[in-house]
Amino acid sequence: MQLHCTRPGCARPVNHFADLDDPNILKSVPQKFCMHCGMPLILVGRYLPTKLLGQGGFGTAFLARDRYTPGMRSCVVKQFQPSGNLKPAQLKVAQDLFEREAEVLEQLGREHPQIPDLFAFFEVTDPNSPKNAKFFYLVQEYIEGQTLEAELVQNGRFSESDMRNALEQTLKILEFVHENGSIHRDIKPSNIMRHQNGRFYLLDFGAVKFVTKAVGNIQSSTGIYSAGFAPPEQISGSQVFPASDLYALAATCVMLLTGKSPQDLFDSYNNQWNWRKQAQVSSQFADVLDRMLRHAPAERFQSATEVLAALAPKPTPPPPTPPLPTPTPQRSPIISRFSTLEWIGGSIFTGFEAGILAIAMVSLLGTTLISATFWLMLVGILLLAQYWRFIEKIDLVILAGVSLLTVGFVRQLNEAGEFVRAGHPALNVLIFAGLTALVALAIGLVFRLIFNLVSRLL
Ligand SMILES: Nc1ncnc2c1ncn2[C@@H]1O[C@H](COP(=O)(O)OP(=O)(O)OP(=O)(O)O)[C@@H](O)[C@H]1O
Repeated sequence: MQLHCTRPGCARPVNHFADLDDPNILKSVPQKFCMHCGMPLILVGRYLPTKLLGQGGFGTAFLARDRYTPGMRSCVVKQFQPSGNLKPAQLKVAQDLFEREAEVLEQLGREHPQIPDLFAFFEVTDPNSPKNAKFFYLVQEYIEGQTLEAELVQNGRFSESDMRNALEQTLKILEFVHENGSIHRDIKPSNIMRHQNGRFYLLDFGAVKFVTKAVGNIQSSTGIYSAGFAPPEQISGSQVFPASDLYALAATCVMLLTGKSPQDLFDSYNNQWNWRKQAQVSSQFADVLDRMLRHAPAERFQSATEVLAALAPKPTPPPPTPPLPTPTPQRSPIISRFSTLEWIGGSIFTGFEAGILAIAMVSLLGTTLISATFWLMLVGILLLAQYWRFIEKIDLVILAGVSLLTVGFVRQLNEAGEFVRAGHPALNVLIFAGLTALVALAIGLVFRLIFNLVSRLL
């Protein structure tokens, strides 16, 4: 089995121990030492660093195995070394800070599924160092995946939709971090990881690095940042805010969208970011990122929640409401189709015509069944013609006049009308037709009255 020495600067840190391939020896061996520098390799007797994961400005990350777990769980051991030769009082401050920050990390990791769990934190004194140098270690959950920086190298620039997904997930993590009173301080592509299951994780809270740098000047955040990503207030050593993390997150996004480093995208002469032309993104998305990148923290979004709201698709205006359907008439179509005046006119016309036709039919065919049938048919046709409005208004007057003249002055058609006043057949026809018109009017009005009553009751 291979074990990696954690002493900074060890010239030959990789050690091989064949006996550790036996699980029984692996579990029971008290300690192993670096064959080159003599540094104890099994940290606090439990964690076995097997491989170097990366070396940052503040310390080193190792892939390790936890020999106290049944499956020899994989974990990440991060080592921080306080800078310089510390006086005992400074070392005490560093120890206290480290402990406090580790507690915060433990709580964040326990409560949020996308922050690696903190398994342990401890210090190791270098036995071979004349000044008894101290190293601080954090042991945390190993996330199987790739950092966004590694993805950029491997797959090239991010698409807008992929970037949005990563950004939104990271903002949700930051929302939680900020609500818990913490600030990450070191957001950048190498500190966001995409797990194989697609979830994004936020790594490497800068607060712990702060311990390594801040001894003797614990009020300042000077130096605890990554160039290009950190906002101006952090670079100048002023107070940091949730908006400081938002700035670094937006700088991360523009790097991933353009494939260029922040230094290449920031115009320091004009103090502005020039990235939009180098990425293919919607103006809404670009506007959000630009606001996160404003110089003054007060001009940025003030919280991750605000950014998430700005990213959310704007609700599309509701389609114009269609005009209300005209209510289906509750009453008889005949009543709604014809006004009272039309009813009266129609009744008079129908009665009048029925009288004229009766005279004509009786004159031509006598009082026979055939004449009655013809009469009924003709009256029916007249009624339908009015109902369908083939004849209406002035047509009624014209038709009545034409039929009166025809029947009144054609002898064969008005013989039956001679029974009232001999010698004036046209007048007889008019009187008879007028009477039938009155009867029809009376019937029509009664009919309409009944209809009105029934429709109101229904
Ligand atoms: N919890 C983790 N799970 C899996 N891999 C991790 C984890 N933490 C760190 N790594 C890997 O280790 C690498 C080194 O991490 P580390 O935090 O030491 O350095 P960095 O973030 O690249 O640099 P700096 O320390 O300057 O911020 C990361 O890039 C990542 O690939």
